[in-house]
Amino acid sequence: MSTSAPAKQNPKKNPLKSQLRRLLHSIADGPPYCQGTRSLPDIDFSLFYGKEGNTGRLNLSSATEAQLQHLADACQPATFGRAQQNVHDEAYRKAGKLDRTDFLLGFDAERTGLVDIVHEELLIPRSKKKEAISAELYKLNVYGPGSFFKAHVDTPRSEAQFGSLVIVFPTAHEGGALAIREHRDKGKGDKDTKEWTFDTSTLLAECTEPSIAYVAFFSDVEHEVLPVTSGYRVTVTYNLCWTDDQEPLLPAVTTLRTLLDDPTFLPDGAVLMHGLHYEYPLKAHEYAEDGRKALTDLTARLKACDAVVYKVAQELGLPARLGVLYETSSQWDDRPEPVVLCDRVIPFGSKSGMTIRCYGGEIMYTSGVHWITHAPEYTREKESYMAYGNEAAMMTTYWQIYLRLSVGPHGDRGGEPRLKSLGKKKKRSPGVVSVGEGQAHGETVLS
Ligand SMILES: O=C(O)CCC(=O)C(=O)O
Ligand SMILES: [Fe+2]
Repeated sequence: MSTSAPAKQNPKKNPLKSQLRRLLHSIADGPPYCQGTRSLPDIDFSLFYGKEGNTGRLNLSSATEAQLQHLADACQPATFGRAQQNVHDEAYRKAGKLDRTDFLLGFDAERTGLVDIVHEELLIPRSKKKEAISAELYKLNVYGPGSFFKAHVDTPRSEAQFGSLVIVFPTAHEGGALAIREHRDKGKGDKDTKEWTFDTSTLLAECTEPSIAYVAFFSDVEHEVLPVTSGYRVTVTYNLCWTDDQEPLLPAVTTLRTLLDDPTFLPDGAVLMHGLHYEYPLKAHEYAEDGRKALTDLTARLKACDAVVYKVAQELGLPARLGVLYETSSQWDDRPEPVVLCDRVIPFGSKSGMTIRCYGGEIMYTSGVHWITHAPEYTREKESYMAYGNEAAMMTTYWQIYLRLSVGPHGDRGGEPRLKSLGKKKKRSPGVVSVGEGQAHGETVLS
């Protein structure tokens, strides 16, 4: 065994970078799911099902193949949501379902303590409050041989819904693993895909006591049920919801609050930039005010961690604005700025500082800012857009949108940052500290 100590990092070397990394991790924390198995008393496996005239009863820990076949026959084909409609398409989803009104089950997610477990494993440290979530029984599904559900995200059935909980019963089956995938933007147009597999047939086969397997995940995370190769995979799904209007206490609030209280963290204040993690389609606007409104309206539609950063800023009283990052085609002004943040969406082709100003665009400089997420990637005029000729300006497309947070000096964090060092070092533009999965482009020019 090696006895050599690991090389010591000098924490003083770049404390700002590690502070910002802490902030980034508190924004997008942990895997988007939790899973496990749990042994249960016999009564929890009792299932009564069916419609009048065709009912059945079985124990899901000891059901025979004939009983499971009867249950499968009592089901209706499972549908899924496509363009605001429930559709049945066996190329996409092949499974049977029973609505809540057509079955009674001994198992109850709240009573068994599973909701508390999900709360601990999936949400903490995202939320501190217990009793903050509830699990609402949604459906029973039977995946017989050859059944599957292709990659999808779950349609939220209310604003309060944030996740799904799937319980898999110990009926004999092979295949039917659940794959969960997260696609993260690495910056520069690259995506990084992480995949986790929840193989229930193997997990349940390893249990010595009658047990269920559970998995809970955020509704907007892509997931897929791989084909069942033999037997019957029986599940119940629950919608996981916030139970009250109280906002969950976000770890990013705590982390950023702690940093803001620390006099060594950006003592003169600074501008922090968060590249939005998700994509949002926006039209290019011919009229300046429309282009600006498109961005202010977007603040209400931000998703997941993007909404978290915006809410954190609001909660801590830090001015926060969305902007589109543009590459400037020529040098203009007295400042060499390769990219600028503009407070509105303007037509393609209008990317020099002059034309941005003609559209009434307010330009926010990017020298000396700190990038919380990946370093800048700017909205380019892509050749493919030109194919639309003079329609291009009307096109709806995805833009590189950034959230700009203004942090005042220590003691006045809601105020204006002191940008005194900017002038001195402006030639080193763009000065950035990048802690995302992207790359550091240089040094900070602030603090
Ligand atoms: O059965 C599973 O593991 C997942 C089911 C699912 O994704 C759904 O019902 O939306
Ligand atoms: Fe799903």
